[in-house]
Amino acid sequence: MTQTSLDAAALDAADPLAAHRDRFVGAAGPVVYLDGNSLGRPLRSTAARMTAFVEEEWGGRLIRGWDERWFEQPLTLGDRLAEVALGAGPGQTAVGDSTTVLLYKMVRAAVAARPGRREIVVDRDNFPTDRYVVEGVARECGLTVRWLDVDPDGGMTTDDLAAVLGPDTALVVVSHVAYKSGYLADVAALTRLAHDAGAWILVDLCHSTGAVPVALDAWEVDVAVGCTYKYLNGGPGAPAFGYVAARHLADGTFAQPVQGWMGAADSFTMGPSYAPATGIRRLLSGTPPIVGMLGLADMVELVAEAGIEAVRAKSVALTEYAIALVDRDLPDVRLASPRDPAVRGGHVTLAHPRMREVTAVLWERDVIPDFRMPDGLRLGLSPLSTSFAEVAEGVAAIRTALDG
Ligand SMILES: Cc1ncc(COP(=O)(O)O)c(C=O)c1O
Ligand SMILES: Nc1c(O)cccc1C(=O)C[C@H](N)C(=O)O
Repeated sequence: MTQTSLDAAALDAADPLAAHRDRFVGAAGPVVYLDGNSLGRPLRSTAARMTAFVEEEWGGRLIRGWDERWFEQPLTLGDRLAEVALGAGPGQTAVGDSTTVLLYKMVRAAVAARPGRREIVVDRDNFPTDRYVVEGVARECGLTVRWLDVDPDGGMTTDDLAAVLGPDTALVVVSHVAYKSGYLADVAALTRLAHDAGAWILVDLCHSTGAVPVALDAWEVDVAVGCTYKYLNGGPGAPAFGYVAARHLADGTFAQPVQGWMGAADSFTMGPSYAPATGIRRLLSGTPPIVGMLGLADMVELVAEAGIEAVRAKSVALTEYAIALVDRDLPDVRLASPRDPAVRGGHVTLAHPRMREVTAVLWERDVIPDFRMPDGLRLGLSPLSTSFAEVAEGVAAIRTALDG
């Protein structure tokens, strides 16, 4: 980057998405928020939508709401999310549960679909919940976890995966964007490798959905999950989403273990035993969290309006800017994320032995990054709500804290 391109005000003035920032609560300051990949800011429209929901839809329609809209809402919102941000056709995505619970359902379903195969591949740097679920299912089903060591400042490459795949592999579990390093995995290539070995792939999209374009259908991914409280701004505890490829729904291979009435063939027949619904409804278990879908629905429409490619362009510009400032002002800090934007998602991690204490100091000063073990300060740059000025203030605050 040239010197002039390090001018935050000029970059904000030239940002075609800058006007969207006004739509978020608090984006005008004073908090410098650099943790949108743990919890996105709320949209202003969400407050009005929540009030209207309580007064009109819930308060007015009462139980009729289920017949009128809520029963289908996990699937209609899933379809819209799929269209806007997942590169997936209709009928394959449902909203509900937490990411962790959906991971459990997906891992169980995937290993059941590959009978006789004994191994689940997952990398040691994947998010804890992914690793813990895999460990739990392996124990429950008498399988083995094949742990993959990957570059901690990167993530799972095709070479890493090719080295461990074999006739015993049932499933590969990978994050599209690694939660610590921000490494952006080549999911299309990893999927081809897994399929060549006869395995399924499960992709965790928590850190990419809403910031990085995803093409689940084109990549031929088998199953995927993701959360909606990061770049989809659904709010704390907003429900996750799950995707199951149409081919696995059509041939009935997909069977998840939490058999509940909302995923049954006819919920209101209330019959003596469970028969799964056809299609993606079979991913559901109990009553879906309709209230939790309100904020997310607003943000999906904003991503549609902005366009996911434009969102990605801003995301790349923000992370490039952060790295350029780090190179100039923080020579004592190690970039623990890929330098190449083609293999980097929406966040950047900076390593230094004092980052835990630096993060605590920054939080006291209303500058909010995240700390991730062992020594990483993570800048999560939410493309529609983060300004270049915030990035500049954040990096300057790190310098001050390190010097203090
Ligand atoms: C990659 C990844 N998977 C899963 C989760 C979380 O799962 P849950 O939404 O169930 O807390 C996170 C972050 O919280 C994450 O970064
Ligand atoms: N999901 C979170 C939560 O419920 C509380 C605090 C933080 C989080 C996070 O999102 C952590 C995040 N997935 C991460 O990558 O670190």
